[in-house]
Amino acid sequence: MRSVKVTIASPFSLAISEIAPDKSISHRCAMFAMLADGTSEITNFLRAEDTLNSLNIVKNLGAMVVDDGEVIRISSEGIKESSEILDCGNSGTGMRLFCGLLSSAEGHFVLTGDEYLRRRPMKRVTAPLRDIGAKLDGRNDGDLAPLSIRGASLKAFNYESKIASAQVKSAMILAALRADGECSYSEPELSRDHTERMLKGMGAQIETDGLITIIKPMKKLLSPLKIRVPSDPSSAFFFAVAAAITPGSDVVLEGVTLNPTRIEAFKALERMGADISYETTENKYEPIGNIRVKHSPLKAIIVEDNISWLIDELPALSIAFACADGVSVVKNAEELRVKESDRISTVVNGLRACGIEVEEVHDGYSVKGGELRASTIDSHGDHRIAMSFIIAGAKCSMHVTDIECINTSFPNFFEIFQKITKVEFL
Ligand SMILES: O=C(O)C1=C[C@@H](OP(=O)(O)O)[C@@H](O)[C@H](O)C1
Ligand SMILES: C=C(OP(=O)(O)O)C(=O)O
Repeated sequence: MRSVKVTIASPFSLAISEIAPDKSISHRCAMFAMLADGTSEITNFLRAEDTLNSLNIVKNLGAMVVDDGEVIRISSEGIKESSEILDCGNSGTGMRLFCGLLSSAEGHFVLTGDEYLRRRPMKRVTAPLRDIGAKLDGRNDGDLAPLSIRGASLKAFNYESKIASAQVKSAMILAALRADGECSYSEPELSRDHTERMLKGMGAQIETDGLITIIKPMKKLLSPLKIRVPSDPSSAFFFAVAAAITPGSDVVLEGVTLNPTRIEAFKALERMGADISYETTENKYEPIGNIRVKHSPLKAIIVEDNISWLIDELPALSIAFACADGVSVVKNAEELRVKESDRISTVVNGLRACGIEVEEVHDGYSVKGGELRASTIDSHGDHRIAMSFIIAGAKCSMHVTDIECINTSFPNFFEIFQKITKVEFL
């Protein structure tokens, strides 16, 4: 297991153009290309473990994938049964969206993942899919992978989801495209909407009315995607926090998606007092542009609304809480408990180990800003936990163990982080 020691950062000023491409959009590019009539062309696809696993699954399902190192071209003549077990690795997005895509495909499919993914709940997709006729199974009555899927005819549905989850919504939208009539899906708060935007861009008949999405089944194949994947705001956010907590620092994060369902963590950091500005440079499928973050003294905030818009960034935001004046509170965030690790415990235990006063409740935690002290933190195999505590190292020199997981979402993280401070691999 590799680990890393990080040294306290001096003030830095830089523009970063090489933030990892967006993970959510890259998964969708690979999968949605299978619904198109013609060749999809994807540039800046995220070449990280999670999304390369999805691309590999798409190949196993019969798609032609030609990668010239710059553009990935995907063409498909429909989903074909595979003799391979389809391995989603560490990715909840991969597994849940493939459940939706495969539940109407002809044949039998087996989805699995690594030890962490095999512990994460899948009933949130298998149950509503079963209700409309899908044949899915797994341990604990379809809750735990490996999952087996036998494609079936799907009935039209009106589904009211109790959780704001883009993975559940996307799985159901993919199923709806092959159902026997118009479907509707509603959620308690709007979750990220890349699936709706991208499929609509490809010609699917999808309408959004507030929290309700109406989907008409596909009458014909969709138009191929022509897309350059923007940078991932949840990866960019680590450097936003590094700048916000390091006096005198200034960072420009280039080419990031500015989709409002994805930049709520930047808005939270702004509420804390960081000096943040946004510049939109293009708009295809979604607004894309640059985010500039300058250090300013930080104060505590409460985070309780639109939690799904910043769920992936909460571990990194918690490092900013630890450096702020006052007690910050996170509520309504029990979804954190079913990510790659139980992120409420991993954040709380990690901050405590750094000498910060923290209180844990079932759906969140509070953090009293203070003096972070040098510590050794185990990532528990969770990429967001590893990168968050490495960023904390900019403030107090930190030793983080089990760092291989960073390759699931941000393989060039250290190349960039080394521009900010000294990093020593052990
Ligand atoms: O749809 C997606 O691409 C994602 C949705 C979110 O999960 P939930 O749908 O479980 O909220 C997020 O945490 C994950 O990193 C990516
Ligand atoms: C939760 C995450 O991803 P997934 O659910 O796809 O594993 C994440 O990247 O923080």
